[in-house]
Amino acid sequence: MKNIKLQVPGTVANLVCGFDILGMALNEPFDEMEFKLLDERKIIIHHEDKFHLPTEPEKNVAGVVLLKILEKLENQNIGFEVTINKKIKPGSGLGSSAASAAGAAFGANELLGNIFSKEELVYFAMFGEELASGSRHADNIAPCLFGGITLVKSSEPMDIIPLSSPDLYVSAVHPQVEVKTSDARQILKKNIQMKDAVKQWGNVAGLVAGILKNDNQLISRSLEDVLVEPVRSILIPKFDEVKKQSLVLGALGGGISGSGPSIFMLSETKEIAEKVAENMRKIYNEIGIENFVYVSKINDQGIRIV
Ligand SMILES: Nc1ncnc2c1ncn2[C@@H]1O[C@H](COP(=O)(O)OP(=O)(O)O)[C@@H](O)[C@H]1O
Ligand SMILES: N[C@@H](CCOP(=O)(O)O)C(=O)O
Repeated sequence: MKNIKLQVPGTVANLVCGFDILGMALNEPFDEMEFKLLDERKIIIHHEDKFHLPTEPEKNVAGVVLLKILEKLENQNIGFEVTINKKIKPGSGLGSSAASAAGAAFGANELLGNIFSKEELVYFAMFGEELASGSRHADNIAPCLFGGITLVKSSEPMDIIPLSSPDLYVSAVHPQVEVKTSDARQILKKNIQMKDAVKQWGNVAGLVAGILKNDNQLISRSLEDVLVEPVRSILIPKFDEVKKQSLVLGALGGGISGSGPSIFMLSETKEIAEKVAENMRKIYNEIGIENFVYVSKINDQGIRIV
């Protein structure tokens, strides 16, 4: 019986201005997943973590992805047994659901002898995101599978552009307040003004150019979101303070990670990133909100077989 073990990274979706299209893989936090190939059409899911996630395949993000893969492989007597040790807290805004979705697609593909392309894996994994949030967005899944920073130019048809993996440090704080991705999508404005759209696509283009040219000052100037952040940041206590103080400490910029409540900042050096993270921790400790902070380099590889 074949088996495989994976380390599946957390991800920062949106990268401030690129709602639903930009994302970045992290070295920390990550989930662990172990897969066994079965010789009957069955999906078995175990959780070794403390999050009490459903293990019925149709209610678990990893399960729905594996069901989709089985549907594609009609008439084959195979199945998958998956053990998930989740370290990326669900609802954190650090791509917890995407890690299970992308990890499931990747793990199954490895056991099947790599019969699917990475784009096909993104397609399968999007069904997991749909279960978690009601929307088939791929901005967490793509960097999880490709590594580095990715652009989802389109998901229908699938057009994913891996950009690069800048030599930058990420500080992230996860304050323990719950923001469900599905709720954080419900509150977004349905219509936007042309002047805001112009500002936003200027920022997205500037950010992509800055990443490709390794121009950190351009990255810094482009990390601005006039559409989503003003609405969602209200759900995150101390958001403005964390951002302002991080910039004073020397960070290039940052904002809400995914749909929140986590906040991330990019910095050029480990020293600055650590100071920023320490300050994030201090801000939440002062108001008695439990929090977790991470300092990580951008993960250039994505999912790793261990
Ligand atoms: N394997 C899984 N991993 C993470 N979340 C899962 C999983 N299976 C089901 N879920 C559900 O998905 C939701 C978490 O998704 P989401 O709010 O998008 O979190 P995140 O922002 O961390 O990705 C929760 O309601 C959780 O119960
Ligand atoms: N583009 C999505 C990303 C959600 O990321 P998550 O890590 O919060 O699941 C959105 O902003 O809704």
